[in-house]
Amino acid sequence: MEAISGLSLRPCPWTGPVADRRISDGSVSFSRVRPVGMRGPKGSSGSNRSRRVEMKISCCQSRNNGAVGRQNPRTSKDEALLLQSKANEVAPYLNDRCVYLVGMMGSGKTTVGTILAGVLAYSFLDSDKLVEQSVGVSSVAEIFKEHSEAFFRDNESKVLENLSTMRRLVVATGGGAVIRPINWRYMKQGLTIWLDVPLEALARRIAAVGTASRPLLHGESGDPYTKAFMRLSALAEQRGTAYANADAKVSLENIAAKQGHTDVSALTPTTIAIESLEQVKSFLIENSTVKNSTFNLKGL
Ligand SMILES: Nc1ncnc2c1ncn2[C@@H]1O[C@H](COP(=O)(O)OP(=O)(O)OP(=O)(O)O)[C@@H](O)[C@H]1O
Ligand SMILES: O=C(O)C1=C[C@@H](O)[C@@H](O)[C@H](O)C1
Repeated sequence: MEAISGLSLRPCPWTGPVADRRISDGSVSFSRVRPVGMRGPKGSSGSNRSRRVEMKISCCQSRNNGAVGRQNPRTSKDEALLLQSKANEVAPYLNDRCVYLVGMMGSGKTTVGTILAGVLAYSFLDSDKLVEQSVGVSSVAEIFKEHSEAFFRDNESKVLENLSTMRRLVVATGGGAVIRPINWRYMKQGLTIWLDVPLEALARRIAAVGTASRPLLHGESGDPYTKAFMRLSALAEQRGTAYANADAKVSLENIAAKQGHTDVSALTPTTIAIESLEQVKSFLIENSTVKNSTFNLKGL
């Protein structure tokens, strides 16, 4: 797994924003003091030495409170406890950095991301939804139709740039966010996890819910499974190894093999969340050995 830039495991003082105010409409207001030299909003003079910047985004504050088991009836109490204990192990070393989930459409970024946010006591955000909000259009499909894919991608990059200064967020990114190198620069301010799901499983999941909300898969004739499978295969080919830039790779095929399953559909989202934390832990250990040999790893 190639790591574009390493993360320091040394506890680092955070200067970014905190989700500091819940607002009644379900959104959260973030604020931070922008240090000198950071680019301000368009039209601002930038002359103050520091200035309070506010960004209001909708999010789902995920506190666990036993919600893991309730979210998924297939989650056993033992699995839920293991998940929480893995999160407790990893949390101090994440040091409030954001977690970005990358992967193809339907790979489970939202499902797994919500669980991770719950056990890490982070807030969950979906970058597609943030793009919709910032453009003022109700769906990604509409943005593609009314504007263009390039317009969507530009706004996606702006959203990721804004998120890159924040903390304590789990972000489900858009499936195509990985294709722009600049987005990696933003996401690498946090920890990135690739959910690697076989195309057949993705096509099955997507066929079950339809392709209407996924403009890059919509519009071809044929049965929903074949249509989704063909388009996903073409996108995967185009994207090549872009997803492999993530710090941690979570391969559903590997988890299934380890657990003696022949089909990844036997894996619960909680199992996948546990493996995600395991892979994050491995990344943090490996990275700290290479980059920071003096760091105390006893807690991991
Ligand atoms: N482990 C799993 N097993 C079976 N179905 C799953 C699993 N994880 C997610 N799903 C289902 O797959 C579909 C896609 O999941 P989800 O929305 O979490 O993916 P996503 O990566 O966020 O997708 P997109 O990028 O298109 O928004 C949903 O219907 C979800 O219920
Ligand atoms: O894989 C992709 O390119 C996309 C995935 C979705 O999450 C949306 O971001 C959009 O439909 C494009």
